[in-house]
Amino acid sequence: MTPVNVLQLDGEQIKLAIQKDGRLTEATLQLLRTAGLQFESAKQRLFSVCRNFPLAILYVRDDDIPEYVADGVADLGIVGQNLVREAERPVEELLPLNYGHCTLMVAVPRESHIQAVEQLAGCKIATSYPVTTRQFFQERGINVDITTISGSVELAPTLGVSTAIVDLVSSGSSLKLNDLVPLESVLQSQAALIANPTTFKDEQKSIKSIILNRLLMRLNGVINARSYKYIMMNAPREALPSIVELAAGMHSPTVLPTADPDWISVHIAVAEDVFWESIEQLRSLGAQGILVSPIEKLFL
Ligand SMILES: Nc1ncnc2c1ncn2[C@@H]1O[C@H](COP(=O)(O)OP(=O)(O)OP(=O)(O)O)[C@@H](O)[C@H]1O
Ligand SMILES: O=P(O)(O)OC[C@H]1O[C@H](OP(=O)(O)OP(=O)(O)O)[C@H](O)[C@@H]1O
Ligand SMILES: [Mg+2]
Repeated sequence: MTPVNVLQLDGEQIKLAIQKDGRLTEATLQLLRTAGLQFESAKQRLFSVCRNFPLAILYVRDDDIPEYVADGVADLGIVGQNLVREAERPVEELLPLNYGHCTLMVAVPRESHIQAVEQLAGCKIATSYPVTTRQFFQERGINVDITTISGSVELAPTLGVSTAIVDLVSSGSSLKLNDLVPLESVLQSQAALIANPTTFKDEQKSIKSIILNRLLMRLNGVINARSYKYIMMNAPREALPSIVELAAGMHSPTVLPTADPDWISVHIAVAEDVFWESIEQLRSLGAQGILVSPIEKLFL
């Protein structure tokens, strides 16, 4: 394997564009740092060069990221899938990152009593996502008049600008504050790593591809770790086959003997989204002394 310092000597590095200051910034910096990358903070900077990895980080406005990646100004970007879809630029999504979750949603004033998007035919819709909104209504065969607004979209119905809005929703508190109710989801979104479609395809074994694969391995290690918990327990020996099923997706669990020959100590990794159900099942299988730990990195 080519050591990283040899790659640096070659002077080759990849450029990653991330949001300079916004909802994705902190989580993105944390992801990169947890993946072992060392770099100076974004404040007052246009870019940072990692000290221990051939990567430059460009701090830009998130709306510009799909464009920069498509044009090759940056090789990679981390941005919401909502913006990738809206930009309609040829970029490749490499990895969903499991943060920045939100939904692009059609919403109407509570008192409007509109209950289905079909009732919006002929109406004005305010949004910062005109492309995605147009596609949504076109696919549904509903003719609407789209008004593009860059912010505070939730105010549009109160100001008489539109009958409905299409905007991002996460907790739903902005809708509630503005007396709006959700009608239908247009798009589910989360932050994702995107790539220029040609940078890494020219030569499979190019230095940039090697760097990308190393970065992907690191990011996957962090993302996987966040979605699993490490569980250690003592259990009756006969419960082992059922416990193995709970560890689906991972290789065979570690099984250790205990002082009691009828009991074993078992170590498994369990997916976060079925964590509590798994604990309930383990307890019903007779497991005791169940000890749960976070995982720092996980390479599946
Ligand atoms: N309420 C939310 N909860 C979770 N994620 C969100 C929310 N709003 C937006 N996002 C995600 O975070 C990304 C960045 O949002 P942010 O508000 O920082 O950017 P922006 O609205 O484009 O910036 P600006 O407010 O400067 O125009 C969005 O593109 C979306 O993917
Ligand atoms: O469902 P919620 O948790 O309330 O989040 C939704 C709000 O978050 C986003 O705006 P943001 O706060 O980013 O402000 P912005 O319009 O300046 O981007 C979005 O445009 C909504 O207004
Ligand atoms: Mg915003």
